[in-house]
Amino acid sequence: MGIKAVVAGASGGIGQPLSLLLKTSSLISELALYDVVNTPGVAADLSHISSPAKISGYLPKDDGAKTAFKDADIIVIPAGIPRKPGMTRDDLFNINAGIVKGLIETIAEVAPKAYILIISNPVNSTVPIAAEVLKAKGVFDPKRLFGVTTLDVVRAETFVAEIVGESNPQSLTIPVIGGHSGETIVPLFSQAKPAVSIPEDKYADLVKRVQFGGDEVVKAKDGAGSATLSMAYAGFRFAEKVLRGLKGEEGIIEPSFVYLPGVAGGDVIAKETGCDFFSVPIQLGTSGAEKALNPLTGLDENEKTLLKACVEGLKGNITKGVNFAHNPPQK
Ligand SMILES: NC(=O)C1=CN([C@@H]2O[C@H](COP(=O)(O)OP(=O)(O)OC[C@H]3O[C@@H](n4cnc5c(N)ncnc54)[C@H](O)[C@@H]3O)[C@@H](O)[C@H]2O)C=CC1
Ligand SMILES: O=C([O-])CC(=O)C(=O)O
Repeated sequence: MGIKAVVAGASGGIGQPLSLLLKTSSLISELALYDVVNTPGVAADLSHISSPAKISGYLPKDDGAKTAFKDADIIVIPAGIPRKPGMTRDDLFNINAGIVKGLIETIAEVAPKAYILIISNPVNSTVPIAAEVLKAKGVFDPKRLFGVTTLDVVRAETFVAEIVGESNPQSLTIPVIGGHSGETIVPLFSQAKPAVSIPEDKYADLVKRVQFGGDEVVKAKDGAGSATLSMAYAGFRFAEKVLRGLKGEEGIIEPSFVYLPGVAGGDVIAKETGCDFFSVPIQLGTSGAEKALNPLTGLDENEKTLLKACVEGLKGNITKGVNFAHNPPQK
């Protein structure tokens, strides 16, 4: 079976390197690039790469979004504005909420079976918006909708490796749960595999660095945007895992921000946290998010405190997204 992948927001800081990585993947046979600007050029450039994926670029004119998305198997969405110093992810809501809503409406119409991976911030709200739009159109399958939180996992691997002296950060598996902004990000070092020992005097700073790693990049870029290259890596890593699961590979697990009541095993986590949307380790398989693995048993005292702060912030972000989907501001 050939796989058609789409990047929406393909000309941007994340979109371009993400499209490059997807173009090189042997799992993809067709790659469609959609953006409101520059996709013909990005597509022409990538088309010279001698990998199998057939590439095409679309702009809004001539129903470009519909043609790009039509019958896609997987759609990755990094469309929307990024932060500047001094902004929170929630400050992006007013613009990005409408962008994501519009894209999902088109997807619901022309690619209702697509696996949708949302990168656009604030993820804590844009994923609930997407779910509500898909529900309203009668095509919501919670196993196919993912908020991409992989960058938090990638950061946790990197920063923990620095502290424990592990030369290959990728050999570490560290669950990061909750949401994708500040205190809603909860790294679970106690569940690292192989086990790691974080010196007590380094724990608080390490947690903060994972939670606010995005700010570190925003500050360093000094007005020129937020993480793009590390996000492209993280988005590609997650997309490949979804595709490998679809192809029948077993044992693939990666945290993602999903609608818990719709994923096997998710109900109990939703009850315990009071949040219907939450990032937890997800077992990926031939139908997408096959199982939510419960990370809440065995949290240590520090992690219980982090979880409390996470849930307080996350609930409001989710409600804001749901409300927007039902009552978008009139233009
Ligand atoms: N989930 C995560 O871990 C992360 C999320 N992000 C988020 O990803 C988003 C994109 O970031 P960047 O690529 O740095 O921004 P960017 O501004 O470089 O690129 C965004 C692209 O989206 C396009 N776009 C705008 N409206 C569109 C529409 N209606 N349809 C299609 N394309 C549209 C723009 O033309 C632009 O090319 C931001 O919201 C950012 O906050 C960034 C890093 C990590
Ligand atoms: O910080 C930002 O705005 C972009 C982002 O989500 C991240 O780097 O984690």
